[in-house]
Amino acid sequence: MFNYNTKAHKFKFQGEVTVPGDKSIAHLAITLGSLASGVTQIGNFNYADDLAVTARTFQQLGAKIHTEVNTKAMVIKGLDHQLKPLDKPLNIENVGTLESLLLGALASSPNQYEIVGGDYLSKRPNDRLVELLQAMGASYQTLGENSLPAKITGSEDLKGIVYHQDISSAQIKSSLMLAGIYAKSDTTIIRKQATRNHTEVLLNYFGGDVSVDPATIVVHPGAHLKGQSITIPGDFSSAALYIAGALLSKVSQITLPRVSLNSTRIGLLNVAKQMGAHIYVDNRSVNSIEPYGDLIIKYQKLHGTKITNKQVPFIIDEIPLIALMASQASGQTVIEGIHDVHLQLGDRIRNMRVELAKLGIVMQVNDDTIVIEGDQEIKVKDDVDSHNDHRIAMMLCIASILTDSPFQIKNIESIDVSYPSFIADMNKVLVNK
Ligand SMILES: O=C(O)C1=C[C@@H](OP(=O)(O)O)[C@@H](O)[C@H](O)C1
Ligand SMILES: C=C(OP(=O)(O)O)C(=O)O
Repeated sequence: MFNYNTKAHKFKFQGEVTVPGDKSIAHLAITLGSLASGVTQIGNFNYADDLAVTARTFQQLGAKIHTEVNTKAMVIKGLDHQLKPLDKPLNIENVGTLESLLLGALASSPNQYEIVGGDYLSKRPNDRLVELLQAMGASYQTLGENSLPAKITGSEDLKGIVYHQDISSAQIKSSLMLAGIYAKSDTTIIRKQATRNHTEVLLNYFGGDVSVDPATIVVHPGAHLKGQSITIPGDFSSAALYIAGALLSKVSQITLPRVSLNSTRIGLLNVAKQMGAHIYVDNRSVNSIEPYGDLIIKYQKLHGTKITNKQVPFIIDEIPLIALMASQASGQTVIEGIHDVHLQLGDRIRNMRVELAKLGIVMQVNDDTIVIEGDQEIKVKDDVDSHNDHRIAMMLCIASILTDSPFQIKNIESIDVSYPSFIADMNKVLVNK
């Protein structure tokens, strides 16, 4: 439970906050470091719950993983693709990205693995990914209904496929790319839309052979992955909380040092600019392989905007925050092309709509579009629930700053999935006006 009992709208965001390292890059760095030969060192690693599950999973598969005492970097002694046979199931809890990466990584191992998940992954459909991995030659036996638990037996003779993306999912793409490293022929992904590109970038950094152009991604097999050093930039999805908070709380000004500026992740910055925000970027640099910089955000009354389907993959985890921003802007905001987001986390769009309605914020949602009128006053009608979705939990924390009426957020602990110190960090930069 979480609630501010004070006059909430008396707060503004002020000062500087360093957000944890990027979760998406960290999942990949553990996966590639475990599959590679030699040692991988991951600096600015975010020891959040989801990443602990990914590290544990690859340890169970034989990777040697420890934390460097002084630097807190994660150090992995890789397996050179020799995954250990297991007689017990791998429990990946509710880590969606891990499910996709793991299925891809296991597709080329001749061992049989059983994978079990938590409530959400025992319902999340994975049939599309499974069909594609089966077409490459892996065999898959579902023990659930198009979802976990399942058994996968990979093949040392995987063949590459040509996948015309029907779902704009970075996870499906990444999974096929991991399988493709060890296939006997090229794996080609013909894009529906661009999605986050960390896998393309990191796979080449670890010695993979991936060619990328605007229309296609091709993984050429046969590469020998080698351990690397990487320093992970701040997670833009965590930074987005403060960006939204500062843009919505009068007289705020906040600095966010060393945040990822990967163009396939920072869609919320572009949306905020479309809505009238001025965002300043300082100290641009490149950390190992990913761009980063300091973001400076000042309060600005926003106006509504139209967000197109091409933008959606770049705001995929920020839609709840953008909905909150839109409800406080002047005029109408329309977000198009959200169909694929309904597949996430037991329907994140539905859950955010239901919970924001308890705060008096309404929106029209259909299969592919969200319409949100602006200048909606927050009127607390009931306590809210995160539905165990960390992004919804943290968006509701930001909403609580914008009203005088206290409310409780049930299942607030879900924030530990990506940002365990969020409430402590936020309290440091929330000051009286
Ligand atoms: O590749 C990744 O690390 C992720 C891809 C996205 O999922 P989808 O591929 O399902 O859109 C995103 O929502 C998730 O938080 C992380
Ligand atoms: C959807 C998310 O991740 P995952 O798919 O790994 O649960 C997220 O972090 O918002």
